[in-house]
Amino acid sequence: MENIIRIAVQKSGRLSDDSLGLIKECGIKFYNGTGKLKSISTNFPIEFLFLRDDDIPGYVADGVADLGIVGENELVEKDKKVEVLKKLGFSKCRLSLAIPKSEKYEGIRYFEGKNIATSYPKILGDYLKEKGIYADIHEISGSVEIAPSIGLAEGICDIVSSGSTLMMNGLKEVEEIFRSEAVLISNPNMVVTKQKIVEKLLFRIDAVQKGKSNKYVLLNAPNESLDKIISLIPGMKSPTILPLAEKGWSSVHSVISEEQFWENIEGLREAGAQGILVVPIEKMVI
Ligand SMILES: Nc1ncnc2c1ncn2[C@@H]1O[C@H](COP(=O)(O)OP(=O)(O)OP(=O)(O)O)[C@@H](O)[C@H]1O
Ligand SMILES: O=P(O)(O)OC[C@H]1O[C@H](OP(=O)(O)OP(=O)(O)O)[C@H](O)[C@@H]1O
Ligand SMILES: [Mg+2]
Repeated sequence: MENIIRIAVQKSGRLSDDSLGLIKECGIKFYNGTGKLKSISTNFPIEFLFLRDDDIPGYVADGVADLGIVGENELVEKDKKVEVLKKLGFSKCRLSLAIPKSEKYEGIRYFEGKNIATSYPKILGDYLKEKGIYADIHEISGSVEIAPSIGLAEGICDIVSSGSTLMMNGLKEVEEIFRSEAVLISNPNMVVTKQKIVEKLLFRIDAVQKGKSNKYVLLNAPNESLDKIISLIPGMKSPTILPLAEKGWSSVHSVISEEQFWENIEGLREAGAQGILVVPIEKMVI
Protein backbone atom coordinates (compact mmCIF):
# COMPACT_ATOMS: atom_id res chain seq x y z
CA MET A 1 0.00 0.00 0.00
CA GLU A 2 2.78 2.47 -0.85
CA ASN A 3 0.86 4.16 -3.63
CA ILE A 4 -2.07 5.22 -1.52
CA ILE A 5 -2.24 7.28 1.67
CA ARG A 6 -4.57 6.72 4.58
CA ILE A 7 -6.16 9.59 6.46
CA ALA A 8 -7.91 9.28 9.82
CA VAL A 9 -10.86 11.62 10.32
CA GLN A 10 -13.41 11.88 13.10
CA LYS A 11 -16.40 9.63 12.48
CA SER A 12 -18.97 11.95 13.97
CA GLY A 13 -18.57 15.05 16.07
CA ARG A 14 -17.38 18.62 16.01
CA LEU A 15 -14.57 17.95 13.49
CA SER A 16 -16.36 15.67 11.04
CA ASP A 17 -18.29 18.02 8.75
CA ASP A 18 -15.48 20.52 8.26
CA SER A 19 -12.85 17.77 7.80
CA LEU A 20 -14.86 16.02 5.10
CA GLY A 21 -15.95 19.38 3.64
CA LEU A 22 -12.30 20.39 3.17
CA ILE A 23 -11.48 17.08 1.46
CA LYS A 24 -14.44 17.53 -0.89
CA GLU A 25 -13.40 21.11 -1.68
CA CYS A 26 -10.06 19.63 -2.73
CA GLY A 27 -11.96 17.79 -5.46
CA ILE A 28 -11.55 14.39 -3.76
CA LYS A 29 -14.58 12.12 -4.13
CA PHE A 30 -15.52 9.35 -1.71
CA TYR A 31 -18.55 7.71 -0.16
CA ASN A 32 -19.20 7.85 3.57
CA GLY A 33 -22.52 6.28 4.42
CA THR A 34 -23.76 5.88 7.99
CA GLY A 35 -21.83 3.21 9.84
CA LYS A 36 -19.05 3.11 7.25
CA LEU A 37 -15.65 2.97 8.96
CA LYS A 38 -13.45 2.87 5.85
CA SER A 39 -13.75 4.32 2.36
CA ILE A 40 -11.48 4.70 -0.68
CA SER A 41 -11.61 7.74 -2.93
CA THR A 42 -12.63 7.13 -6.51
CA ASN A 43 -10.41 9.89 -7.95
CA PHE A 44 -7.41 10.38 -5.59
CA PRO A 45 -5.07 7.79 -4.01
CA ILE A 46 -6.44 8.16 -0.49
CA GLU A 47 -8.26 5.90 1.92
CA PHE A 48 -10.35 7.22 4.82
CA LEU A 49 -10.61 5.75 8.30
CA PHE A 50 -13.53 7.10 10.32
CA LEU A 51 -12.54 7.03 14.00
CA ARG A 52 -13.11 8.58 17.42
CA ASP A 53 -10.94 11.67 17.64
CA ASP A 54 -9.11 10.37 20.76
CA ASP A 55 -7.62 7.56 18.69
CA ILE A 56 -6.40 9.66 15.77
CA PRO A 57 -2.99 10.85 17.14
CA GLY A 58 -2.08 7.27 18.14
CA TYR A 59 -3.08 5.75 14.78
CA VAL A 60 -0.99 8.37 12.96
CA ALA A 61 2.02 7.95 15.28
CA ASP A 62 1.90 4.16 14.80
CA GLY A 63 1.66 4.52 11.01
CA VAL A 64 -1.75 2.79 10.83
CA ALA A 65 -2.82 6.06 9.22
CA ASP A 66 -0.40 8.37 7.36
CA LEU A 67 -2.42 11.52 8.01
CA GLY A 68 -5.07 12.64 10.47
CA ILE A 69 -7.27 15.61 11.22
CA VAL A 70 -7.61 16.35 14.91
CA GLY A 71 -7.95 19.22 17.39
CA GLU A 72 -4.70 20.57 18.84
CA ASN A 73 -6.14 19.95 22.30
CA GLU A 74 -6.42 16.21 21.63
CA LEU A 75 -3.01 16.15 19.96
CA VAL A 76 -1.18 17.80 22.86
CA GLU A 77 -3.10 15.68 25.38
CA LYS A 78 -2.14 12.42 23.68
CA ASP A 79 1.49 13.55 23.32
CA LYS A 80 2.29 11.28 20.34
CA LYS A 81 5.17 11.59 17.88
CA VAL A 82 3.50 13.13 14.83
CA GLU A 83 4.16 16.16 12.65
CA VAL A 84 1.74 19.06 12.32
CA LEU A 85 1.54 19.83 8.58
CA LYS A 86 -1.09 22.56 8.60
CA LYS A 87 -3.47 24.51 10.77
CA LEU A 88 -6.90 24.13 9.22
CA GLY A 89 -8.76 27.10 10.69
CA PHE A 90 -11.90 25.28 11.89
CA SER A 91 -13.11 23.79 15.20
CA LYS A 92 -11.58 26.75 17.02
CA CYS A 93 -12.09 26.53 20.76
CA ARG A 94 -10.28 26.99 24.05
CA LEU A 95 -9.62 24.79 27.04
CA SER A 96 -10.57 26.67 30.19
CA LEU A 97 -10.91 26.30 33.92
CA ALA A 98 -14.42 27.01 35.22
CA ILE A 99 -16.04 27.10 38.64
CA PRO A 100 -19.60 27.59 39.98
CA LYS A 101 -20.89 31.11 39.25
CA SER A 102 -21.52 31.87 42.92
CA GLU A 103 -17.85 31.31 43.88
CA LYS A 104 -15.52 34.24 44.48
CA TYR A 105 -12.44 33.99 42.26
CA GLU A 106 -9.30 36.02 42.86
CA GLY A 107 -6.71 34.08 40.90
CA ILE A 108 -5.25 30.72 40.10
CA ARG A 109 -4.48 29.98 43.80
CA TYR A 110 -8.22 29.32 44.12
CA PHE A 111 -7.49 25.86 42.77
CA GLU A 112 -4.87 24.95 45.43
CA GLY A 113 -5.97 21.68 47.01
CA LYS A 114 -9.19 21.60 44.98
CA ASN A 115 -10.64 18.75 42.96
CA ILE A 116 -10.88 19.45 39.18
CA ALA A 117 -12.73 17.25 36.68
CA THR A 118 -11.40 17.10 33.12
CA SER A 119 -10.88 14.96 30.03
CA TYR A 120 -7.48 16.64 29.57
CA PRO A 121 -5.37 15.54 32.58
CA LYS A 122 -2.04 16.06 30.83
CA ILE A 123 -2.66 19.61 29.58
CA LEU A 124 -4.21 20.58 32.91
CA GLY A 125 -1.46 18.84 34.92
CA ASP A 126 1.29 20.64 32.97
CA TYR A 127 -0.49 23.98 33.37
CA LEU A 128 -0.98 23.63 37.14
CA LYS A 129 2.62 22.47 37.56
CA GLU A 130 3.87 25.53 35.72
CA LYS A 131 1.75 27.74 37.99
CA GLY A 132 2.96 25.91 41.11
CA ILE A 133 -0.54 24.77 42.08
CA TYR A 134 -1.25 21.39 43.60
CA ALA A 135 -4.77 20.17 42.78
CA ASP A 136 -6.45 16.80 42.51
CA ILE A 137 -7.21 16.02 38.85
CA HIS A 138 -10.22 13.78 38.36
CA GLU A 139 -10.29 12.35 34.83
CA ILE A 140 -13.68 11.80 33.20
CA SER A 141 -14.40 11.21 29.53
CA GLY A 142 -17.41 13.47 28.92
CA SER A 143 -20.24 15.63 30.29
CA VAL A 144 -17.56 17.36 32.35
CA GLU A 145 -19.69 20.45 32.96
CA ILE A 146 -22.08 18.63 35.29
CA ALA A 147 -19.27 17.53 37.66
CA PRO A 148 -19.58 20.44 40.15
CA SER A 149 -23.40 20.23 40.40
CA ILE A 150 -23.32 16.52 41.25
CA GLY A 151 -20.54 16.90 43.80
CA LEU A 152 -17.88 15.14 41.74
CA ALA A 153 -15.48 18.10 41.63
CA GLU A 154 -15.15 21.73 42.72
CA GLY A 155 -14.01 22.98 39.32
CA ILE A 156 -13.68 21.76 35.76
CA CYS A 157 -11.30 22.13 32.85
CA ASP A 158 -13.06 21.64 29.53
CA ILE A 159 -13.59 22.93 26.00
CA VAL A 160 -15.34 26.27 25.64
CA SER A 161 -16.51 27.90 22.45
CA SER A 162 -19.60 30.10 22.82
CA GLY A 163 -19.68 29.54 26.60
CA SER A 164 -23.32 28.44 26.53
CA THR A 165 -22.66 24.95 27.98
CA LEU A 166 -20.89 26.57 30.95
CA MET A 167 -23.75 29.03 31.42
CA MET A 168 -26.41 26.32 31.24
CA ASN A 169 -24.57 24.45 33.98
CA GLY A 170 -24.18 27.45 36.31
CA LEU A 171 -20.44 27.79 35.75
CA LYS A 172 -18.12 30.69 34.91
CA GLU A 173 -14.88 30.60 32.96
CA VAL A 174 -11.98 31.82 35.10
CA GLU A 175 -8.77 30.87 33.25
CA GLU A 176 -8.11 30.09 29.60
CA ILE A 177 -5.30 27.54 29.50
CA PHE A 178 -5.02 26.45 25.86
CA ARG A 179 -6.25 27.61 22.42
CA SER A 180 -7.02 25.02 19.79
CA GLU A 181 -8.05 24.53 16.20
CA ALA A 182 -8.12 21.55 13.85
CA VAL A 183 -4.75 20.54 12.39
CA LEU A 184 -3.58 18.14 9.71
CA ILE A 185 -1.04 15.74 11.24
CA SER A 186 1.24 13.20 9.62
CA ASN A 187 3.37 10.21 10.48
CA PRO A 188 6.99 11.45 10.46
CA ASN A 189 8.37 8.36 8.69
CA MET A 190 6.41 8.15 5.45
CA VAL A 191 7.97 6.53 2.37
CA VAL A 192 8.75 8.89 -0.54
CA THR A 193 5.86 7.67 -2.70
CA LYS A 194 3.41 8.57 0.06
CA GLN A 195 5.14 11.90 0.72
CA LYS A 196 4.55 12.80 -2.95
CA ILE A 197 0.82 12.12 -2.58
CA VAL A 198 0.74 14.18 0.63
CA GLU A 199 2.41 17.07 -1.23
CA LYS A 200 -0.37 16.94 -3.86
CA LEU A 201 -2.99 17.02 -1.13
CA LEU A 202 -1.27 19.94 0.64
CA PHE A 203 -1.14 21.86 -2.65
CA ARG A 204 -4.90 21.45 -3.00
CA ILE A 205 -5.62 22.40 0.63
CA ASP A 206 -3.48 25.49 0.18
CA ALA A 207 -5.45 26.52 -2.93
CA VAL A 208 -8.74 26.05 -1.06
CA GLN A 209 -7.52 28.01 1.99
CA LYS A 210 -6.14 30.89 -0.11
CA GLY A 211 -9.38 31.02 -2.09
CA LYS A 212 -11.36 31.30 1.13
CA SER A 213 -9.30 34.12 2.60
CA ASN A 214 -9.23 36.21 -0.59
CA LYS A 215 -11.87 37.95 -2.69
CA TYR A 216 -12.09 38.95 -6.33
CA VAL A 217 -12.85 42.69 -6.55
CA LEU A 218 -14.30 44.50 -9.57
CA LEU A 219 -14.87 48.25 -9.63
CA ASN A 220 -15.23 51.20 -11.98
CA ALA A 221 -12.87 54.15 -11.62
CA PRO A 222 -12.09 57.45 -13.34
CA ASN A 223 -8.79 57.07 -15.22
CA GLU A 224 -7.07 59.84 -13.25
CA SER A 225 -7.53 57.77 -10.02
CA LEU A 226 -6.10 54.53 -11.38
CA ASP A 227 -2.66 54.91 -9.77
CA LYS A 228 -4.19 55.48 -6.34
CA ILE A 229 -6.62 52.56 -6.76
CA ILE A 230 -3.90 50.18 -7.97
CA SER A 231 -1.87 51.03 -4.86
CA LEU A 232 -4.86 50.05 -2.68
CA ILE A 233 -5.66 46.77 -4.49
CA PRO A 234 -2.37 45.64 -6.02
CA GLY A 235 -3.63 42.08 -6.69
CA MET A 236 -1.57 38.93 -7.24
CA LYS A 237 0.75 40.32 -9.92
CA SER A 238 -1.04 43.54 -10.84
CA PRO A 239 -4.72 44.40 -11.42
CA THR A 240 -6.43 44.00 -14.79
CA ILE A 241 -7.52 47.35 -16.24
CA LEU A 242 -10.15 47.38 -18.99
CA PRO A 243 -11.60 50.50 -20.63
CA LEU A 244 -15.31 51.16 -20.05
CA ALA A 245 -17.60 52.20 -22.93
CA GLU A 246 -17.86 55.57 -21.17
CA LYS A 247 -14.82 57.70 -21.99
CA GLY A 248 -12.35 58.45 -19.17
CA TRP A 249 -13.42 55.44 -17.09
CA SER A 250 -11.92 51.98 -16.53
CA SER A 251 -12.96 48.72 -14.92
CA VAL A 252 -10.39 47.43 -12.41
CA HIS A 253 -10.24 43.73 -11.48
CA SER A 254 -8.06 42.53 -8.64
CA VAL A 255 -7.64 40.05 -5.79
CA ILE A 256 -7.44 41.16 -2.18
CA SER A 257 -7.66 39.53 1.24
CA GLU A 258 -11.05 40.08 2.86
CA GLU A 259 -9.39 41.88 5.79
CA GLN A 260 -7.48 44.26 3.49
CA PHE A 261 -10.63 44.95 1.53
CA TRP A 262 -12.46 46.30 4.60
CA GLU A 263 -9.39 48.32 5.59
CA ASN A 264 -9.15 49.91 2.12
CA ILE A 265 -12.80 50.39 1.20
CA GLU A 266 -12.94 54.07 2.30
CA GLY A 267 -9.72 54.80 0.40
CA LEU A 268 -11.21 53.24 -2.75
CA ARG A 269 -14.38 55.31 -2.48
CA GLU A 270 -12.43 58.51 -1.75
CA ALA A 271 -10.40 57.82 -4.90
CA GLY A 272 -13.67 57.80 -6.88
CA ALA A 273 -14.27 54.04 -7.23
CA GLN A 274 -17.89 53.13 -8.01
CA GLY A 275 -19.91 49.95 -8.50
CA ILE A 276 -17.61 47.90 -6.29
CA LEU A 277 -18.33 44.16 -6.49
CA VAL A 278 -16.70 41.59 -4.19
CA VAL A 279 -16.90 37.99 -5.40
CA PRO A 280 -15.85 34.78 -3.61
CA ILE A 281 -12.92 32.77 -4.99
CA GLU A 282 -13.24 29.00 -5.02
CA LYS A 283 -9.56 28.04 -5.44
CA MET A 284 -6.44 30.14 -5.71
CA VAL A 285 -2.99 29.09 -6.93
CA ILE A 286 -0.26 31.72 -6.82
N1 LIG B 1 -17.95 23.71 20.94
C1 LIG B 1 -16.92 23.55 20.14
N2 LIG B 1 -16.58 24.49 19.23
C2 LIG B 1 -15.51 24.33 18.42
N3 LIG B 1 -14.70 23.25 18.47
C3 LIG B 1 -14.98 22.30 19.34
C4 LIG B 1 -16.10 22.39 20.22
N4 LIG B 1 -16.15 21.29 20.97
C5 LIG B 1 -15.10 20.54 20.59
N5 LIG B 1 -14.38 21.13 19.61
C6 LIG B 1 -13.18 20.61 18.92
O1 LIG B 1 -13.58 19.45 18.20
C7 LIG B 1 -12.94 18.28 18.74
C8 LIG B 1 -13.94 17.15 18.74
O2 LIG B 1 -15.01 17.49 19.60
P1 LIG B 1 -16.18 16.45 19.92
O3 LIG B 1 -17.08 17.09 20.92
O4 LIG B 1 -16.79 15.99 18.64
O5 LIG B 1 -15.30 15.30 20.57
P2 LIG B 1 -15.66 13.91 21.17
O6 LIG B 1 -17.02 13.97 21.81
O7 LIG B 1 -14.48 13.53 22.00
O8 LIG B 1 -15.77 12.97 19.88
P3 LIG B 1 -15.42 11.42 19.66
O9 LIG B 1 -16.72 10.71 19.77
O10 LIG B 1 -14.86 11.38 18.26
O11 LIG B 1 -14.42 11.01 20.70
C9 LIG B 1 -12.45 18.70 20.13
O12 LIG B 1 -11.33 17.94 20.54
C10 LIG B 1 -12.09 20.15 19.92
O13 LIG B 1 -10.83 20.28 19.27
O1 LIG C 1 -18.99 26.74 24.74
P1 LIG C 1 -19.95 25.93 23.92
O2 LIG C 1 -20.23 26.57 22.59
O3 LIG C 1 -21.18 25.56 24.65
O4 LIG C 1 -19.18 24.57 23.51
C1 LIG C 1 -18.55 23.78 24.48
C2 LIG C 1 -19.07 22.37 24.47
O5 LIG C 1 -18.90 21.81 23.16
C3 LIG C 1 -18.33 20.51 23.30
O6 LIG C 1 -19.27 19.55 23.51
P2 LIG C 1 -20.26 19.04 22.34
O7 LIG C 1 -21.41 19.97 22.22
O8 LIG C 1 -19.48 18.80 21.09
O9 LIG C 1 -20.80 17.68 22.90
P3 LIG C 1 -20.01 16.45 23.57
O10 LIG C 1 -19.84 16.85 25.01
O11 LIG C 1 -20.96 15.32 23.38
O12 LIG C 1 -18.71 16.25 22.85
C4 LIG C 1 -17.46 20.63 24.56
O13 LIG C 1 -17.22 19.37 25.15
C5 LIG C 1 -18.28 21.54 25.45
O14 LIG C 1 -19.14 20.81 26.28
MG1 LIG D 1 -13.20 12.12 21.77
